[in-house]
Amino acid sequence: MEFLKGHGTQNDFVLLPDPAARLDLTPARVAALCDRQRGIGADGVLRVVRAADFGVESAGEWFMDYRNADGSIAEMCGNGVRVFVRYLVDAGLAAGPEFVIGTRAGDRPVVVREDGTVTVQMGPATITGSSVTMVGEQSFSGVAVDVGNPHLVSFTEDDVAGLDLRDQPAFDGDFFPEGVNLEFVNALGEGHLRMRVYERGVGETRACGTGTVAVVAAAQHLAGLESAESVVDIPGGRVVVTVAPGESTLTGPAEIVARGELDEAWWAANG
Ligand SMILES: N[C@H](CCC[C@H](N)C(=O)O)C(=O)O
Repeated sequence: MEFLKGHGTQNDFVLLPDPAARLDLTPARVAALCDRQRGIGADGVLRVVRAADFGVESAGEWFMDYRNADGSIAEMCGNGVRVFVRYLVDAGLAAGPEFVIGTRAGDRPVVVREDGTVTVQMGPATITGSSVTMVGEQSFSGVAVDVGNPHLVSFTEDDVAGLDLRDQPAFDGDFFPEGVNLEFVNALGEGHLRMRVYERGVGETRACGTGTVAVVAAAQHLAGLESAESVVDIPGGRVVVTVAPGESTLTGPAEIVARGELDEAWWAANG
């Protein structure tokens, strides 16, 4: 069974082509695939299914069935969509530089740019309130943002590089009953942010596409601006985000690293 490995600003994924949606992709298999010792190793899995075969409505032919490394399902993955698009274009499965990808958060129009980067229409980034999080003994007051998936964005004057994100920061489970992605941000100047993230269902990752949209939306909200464009530096690289009322975009790189064959016995034993 074919698999590919790819990443978007070092947020890495196992990609499983499954056009007829026949794979029995259990949470246990996802967790095993993402395990960096007993599996391939990744932050998540991108299963490539035809929307029609997956029983979902989409203006696009292809649906991204995204799973977090712990096996949980999330509504959307911004870095994952770019890698998904790179695969479709390289495999000759997508016509032209502009098309639509189906996701659990809805359809996402994409554009493959001349320089190889991918721009994703990320939909609305909606401020849903404020809440708190704790990293060790340090507490932060954050801005809650819905980008199709939940985020809590905390700005700090201290260099985010100094935060110890080895453990899950505490958060308000009543405010975020489905869990939350936690971003910690330095404002570096007009239209320039630096971010680290502890992702729901994964842990700290080197990048989070929906998270970069959330942090720009939070910065715009706090500045009382109608719209914003920002470069966001994450440990895995740099993306460009725009946020306006009811819409947002994410632009960044996407790389396919490897192609291979999953061992059938391994697949059967890890279900
Ligand atoms: N962990 C996230 C999904 C992946 C988001 C991230 N990898 C991205 O690029 O947007 C969640 O549970 O909502």
